[in-house]
Amino acid sequence: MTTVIIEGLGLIGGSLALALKQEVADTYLIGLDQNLSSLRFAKQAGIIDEIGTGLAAVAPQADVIILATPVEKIAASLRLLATLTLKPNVIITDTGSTKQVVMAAAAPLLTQGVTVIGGHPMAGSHKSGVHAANADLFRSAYYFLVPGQQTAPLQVARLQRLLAGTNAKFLQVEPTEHDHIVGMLSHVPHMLAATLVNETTQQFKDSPTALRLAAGGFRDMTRIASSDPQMWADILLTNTAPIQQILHRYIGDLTDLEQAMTARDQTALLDFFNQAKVTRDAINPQKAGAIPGFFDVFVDIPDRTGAIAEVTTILAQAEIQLVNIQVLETREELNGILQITFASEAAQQQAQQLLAAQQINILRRA
Ligand SMILES: NC(=O)C1=CN([C@@H]2O[C@H](COP(=O)(O)OP(=O)(O)OC[C@H]3O[C@@H](n4cnc5c(N)ncnc54)[C@H](O)[C@@H]3O)[C@@H](O)[C@H]2O)C=CC1
Ligand SMILES: O=C(O)C(=O)Cc1ccc(O)cc1
Repeated sequence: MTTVIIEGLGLIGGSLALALKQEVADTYLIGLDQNLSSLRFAKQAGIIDEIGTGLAAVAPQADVIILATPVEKIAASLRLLATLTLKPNVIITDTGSTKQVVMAAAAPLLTQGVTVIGGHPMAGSHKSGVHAANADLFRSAYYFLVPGQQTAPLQVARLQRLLAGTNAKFLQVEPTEHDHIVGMLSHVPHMLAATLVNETTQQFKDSPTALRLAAGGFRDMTRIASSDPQMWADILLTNTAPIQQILHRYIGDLTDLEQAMTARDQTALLDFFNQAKVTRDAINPQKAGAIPGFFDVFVDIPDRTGAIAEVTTILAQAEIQLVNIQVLETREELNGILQITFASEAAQQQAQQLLAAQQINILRRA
């Protein structure tokens, strides 16, 4: 029997719990969370076996401790764990989006010889809470592991075996490198998305037309602004220096762009957008990105009853599983676009062939 404690039964903690149970049959899972209704739901749904009374009370019986709360709380729990008597072979890991602060808080435990391996699954969503948990959330996603300096490779391998049910791709990095990479690819983009939304709030109030138009590309660019505010406040407060560095470069780039425009400098403007286009076009959308490679098919949907059902029925009859389905309201008065996401390239291609054979119009999109 492996006793696993998960503190923070939200989207990530809940999804890990489900993935762990799937892989290791004799896992006994104890859940901790400040939100009692999440704990009750998790217990009722069989995501956890027991509701814990508190970290200090249950930690001594754990073989594995997973901290999946916002980052500041992860750091506080690591400091608390250093004051307790734990099982000699315990593995402590976390899921926090920043790693320097987490590993600094782990230092007293590491000094005691306790195994602490920082973790960060690069998959998730703008949704939060245990209700959004999904055993398959981490499939094919990169999963950063950040061992302590003295941590034996054997222990890292042990953690990877425990987490095998995530079907993630593990990648070892140093805390500083980690925080710079995610600052660039996740944290600053998130700040920009939230700023875009805040900047347009008043416009939406004043103009219903603006709000209607926002249903298209703007909505896609700003999806992540719906994420949990506490989680993002903690991320910025624990990755401040790397984010500041990156942000200053952005501000410089935008200032240059504005100056080129004001100076009517066609060449500079063309250079700027050309450079962006060449780089963006070279990214394979199904391989790159923080989020696992999703395989989309875009279908033209005529504006008549039953049009979407026709498409989904064809896929259901062929038993092709969908990861997600949504209507993109990008073109008012015209046909809608149905975006169907599959978990694999094989499913995507099979769906494409089946739909094309039924005269359904498949759109090409980069
Ligand atoms: N949402 C995402 O896409 C990803 C998030 N992460 C990281 O994983 C961690 C968890 O994120 P999510 O699951 O998305 O958040 P969430 O908001 O879905 O879940 C967090 C859970 O922690 C609990 N919690 C918060 N403060 C607490 C406290 N002081 N004591 C006890 N429980 C507390 C909340 O009640 C909630 O159930 C965060 O550190 C986040 O940075 C990592 C990868 C992806
Ligand atoms: O939903 C998205 O696009 C995300 O970017 C999710 C996400 C949020 C925070 C992380 O540390 C890692 C992934």
